[in-house]
Amino acid sequence: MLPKINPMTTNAWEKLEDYYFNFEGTHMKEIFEKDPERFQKYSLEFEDILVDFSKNIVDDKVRELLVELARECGLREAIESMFSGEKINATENRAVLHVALRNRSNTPVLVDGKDVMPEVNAVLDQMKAFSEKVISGEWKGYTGKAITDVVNIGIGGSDLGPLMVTEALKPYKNHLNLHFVSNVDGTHIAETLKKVNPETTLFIVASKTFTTLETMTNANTARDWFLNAAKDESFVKKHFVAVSTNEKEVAKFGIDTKNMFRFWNWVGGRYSLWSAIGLSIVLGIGYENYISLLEGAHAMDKHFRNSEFDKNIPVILAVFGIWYNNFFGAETEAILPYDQYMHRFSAYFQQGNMESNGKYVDRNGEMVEYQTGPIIWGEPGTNGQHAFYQLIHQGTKLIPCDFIAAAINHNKVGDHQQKLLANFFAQPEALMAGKTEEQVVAELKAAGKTEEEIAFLTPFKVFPGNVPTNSILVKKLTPHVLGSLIAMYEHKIFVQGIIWNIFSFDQWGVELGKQLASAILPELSGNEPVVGHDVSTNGLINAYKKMR
Ligand SMILES: O=P(O)(O)OC[C@H]1O[C@@H](O)[C@H](O)[C@@H](O)[C@@H]1O
Repeated sequence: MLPKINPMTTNAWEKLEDYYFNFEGTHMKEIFEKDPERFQKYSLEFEDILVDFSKNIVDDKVRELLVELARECGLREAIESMFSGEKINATENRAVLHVALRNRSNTPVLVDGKDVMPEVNAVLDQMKAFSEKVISGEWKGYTGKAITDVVNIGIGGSDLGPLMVTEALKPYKNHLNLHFVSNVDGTHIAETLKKVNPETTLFIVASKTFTTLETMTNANTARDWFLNAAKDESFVKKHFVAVSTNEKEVAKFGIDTKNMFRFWNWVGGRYSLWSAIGLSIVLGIGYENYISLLEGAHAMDKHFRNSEFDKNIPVILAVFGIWYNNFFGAETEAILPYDQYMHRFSAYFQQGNMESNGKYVDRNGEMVEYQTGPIIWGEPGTNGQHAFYQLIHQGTKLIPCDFIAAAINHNKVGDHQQKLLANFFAQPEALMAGKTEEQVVAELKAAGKTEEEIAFLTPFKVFPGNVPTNSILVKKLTPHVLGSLIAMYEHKIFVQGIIWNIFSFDQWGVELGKQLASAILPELSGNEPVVGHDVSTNGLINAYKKMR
């Protein structure tokens, strides 16, 4: 079981608090000036990934204390509890074993005394066989034509992972066109159905529970649209497959359970792209590439499980994050991939991080007295630079940022890559060093400005700097590297959840809205005024009834 330690009661926390007061006001520039070895000391290499932590407002003492905090909070034991299949998702009484899904060493992993690896491997075999048939054209639609388009219908963890990965790995794509429908807004399915042909489209209904309102509504609409053309219910099985843990509901929908790809309650939605939820990935990039993705994640799992904490990339990312979140009062973190293919990466980890660690109750059931999960956001560079970086450079909030880029671009177009990377290197440098008043004055003088103009303009052009960043440089965005990067962030989230003494693998916070929506739904039919809610909600519903 997981420890239940209030991090604020640890020795390390107390020391960090004291140290923070001494350390406050230290500028990273000074730290760099004092230590020419800083890059060597504060960067870690893992296969084709280099993580430079050096541009953080930390020194050796801070790092040591943060690692000590992780130890005192029982991180080592917690890692073993997760990897060995203990039911660490206590509020749902479930193990947390996305690591078993990518356990390419195939060592036994026991849940309730039973090794889960044979089942994991069997589903992988099923995904392989099915995807090969669809990709090769052997799998035929109801008029005998091969499949050209795959529509994944799912939401949250049953959508964001496959969508993010298939976008990130587009260079590995085959001829199948992939589409993702998630929103219950009819526009999403309507616009998708305009692009596809019922004779050549395969729908994957991806839902762990197979009861999610959005997914089931979209799946039913897709089936009606399909039957409108195919006319015969027996054809549904040629065009609809399911990914789920709920066999009963899948059969009820009319899907042949032979074409159901199973996973298990120990796979959390936001950690499920490694399970059969990855079927659309396998169809899009082929089984071998999907296995490389799993292998990359598995390699990171081993690094995470076995490395000393001060050499452990997810641990260092996590504890430095805690330093800003809990001692500097930073409320958000930005993830900024300098890679157009990774344009959904931040959105993916918005769910990964915020649904996992957006909790105010600790593992003792008490309200926490410290901050937990940060707000995660981001857009690909360089687009973000021309939109929101102003606030990161000169706003009033401290926003630690992760910069991610690949050295080798999949698209060799003129000098684009050098221009992209020049920005990837420049931004963390600028955020670290800033620009002093003296520098600004010298620049304005050199530009021929008058004394009066210089006096007026100078304050606006000063950059305080001292904004912490991690720079993550990978050789090339391959399936293997992407797998490692995703696993790296997953484990960072895990470490932080352990230290904050919260349960990272449930998501009770999404339930209330669902409950109220299902209560409101029947009230939206008919024209009689609604009176049973607060006056604002009544007013809005009644205004809607008049407008429609
Ligand atoms: O896969 P399902 O059961 O349809 O669930 C989809 C999503 O549903 C949401 O309610 C949950 O917050 C997510 O974690 C989950 O991924």
